[in-house]
Amino acid sequence: MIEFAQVTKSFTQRGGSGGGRQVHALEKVSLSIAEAEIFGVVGESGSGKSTLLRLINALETPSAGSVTVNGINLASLRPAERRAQRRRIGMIFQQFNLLSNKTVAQNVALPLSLHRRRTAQGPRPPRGRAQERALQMLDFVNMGAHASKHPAQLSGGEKQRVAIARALVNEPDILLCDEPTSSLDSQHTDEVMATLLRVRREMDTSIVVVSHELEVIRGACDRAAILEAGLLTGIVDIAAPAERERFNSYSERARRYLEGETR
Ligand SMILES: Nc1ncnc2c1ncn2[C@@H]1O[C@H](COP(=O)(O)OP(=O)(O)OP(=O)(O)O)[C@@H](O)[C@H]1O
Repeated sequence: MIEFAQVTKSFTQRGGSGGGRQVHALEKVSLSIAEAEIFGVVGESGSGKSTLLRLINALETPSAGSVTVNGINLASLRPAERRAQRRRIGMIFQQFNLLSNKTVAQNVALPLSLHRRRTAQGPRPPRGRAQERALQMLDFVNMGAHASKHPAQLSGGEKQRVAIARALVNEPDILLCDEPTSSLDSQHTDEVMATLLRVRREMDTSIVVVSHELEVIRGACDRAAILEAGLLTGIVDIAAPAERERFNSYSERARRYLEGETR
């Protein structure tokens, strides 16, 4: 489904003296993520997690190596094909990114109406169908009763479930989640993660979850990649007891780091 082969992504960072410094956000990363897998990505700040997500939805291109999604090397796509490919991928964020002046149902329908405007030919979903589809997705995330509210009237967990409905409205094969529960309390975190588990179970969506919350990764993911300073230092099979031990030992190091960082 998603294949990284020896992927390096470098950026040139401008120094004060005018000279550019090369930073390897990712270095020779190889991994593959299966259909209907929930795959975690953990690592300290600056370890390359966001870069990895941005490579999957073709917002970045590799400096070396290749990223393949459904057998297609993303570097081979022309701009229009790249946009079409991006529609096959949904994304949710820590801050939900809902439009405050639109209702919940309008937020969820938005990707469909954007699609209608951008598509020159081919099937265009009629406006009524878009509304119907948005309501179906809201029912799926148990938010059907809130369709005509505005985002400000919802709790954080409810906003994230609306964001999930919006990310799924185009029926993507892949859902990318960037710190999906980092601004939620534990009850809302559980609700959001239960929703993601349902998405995988009922839609066979591959889900990639970047999170610094190790409990979230441990609780929901099948496997998790550990990134340290751009290097993939391990892929842990969370379900296997021996491997779990490895994740726990990483967790200890990471927890110490995160606690040190936030104090
Ligand atoms: N557009 C860019 N230009 C220059 N450097 C960049 C760019 N994007 C990322 N980097 C650098 O690449 C490295 C990895 O960044 P990335 O955002 O992928 O890390 P991260 O693990 O997601 O961090 P965080 O948890 O803080 O979001 C960092 O050193 C960052 O400064």
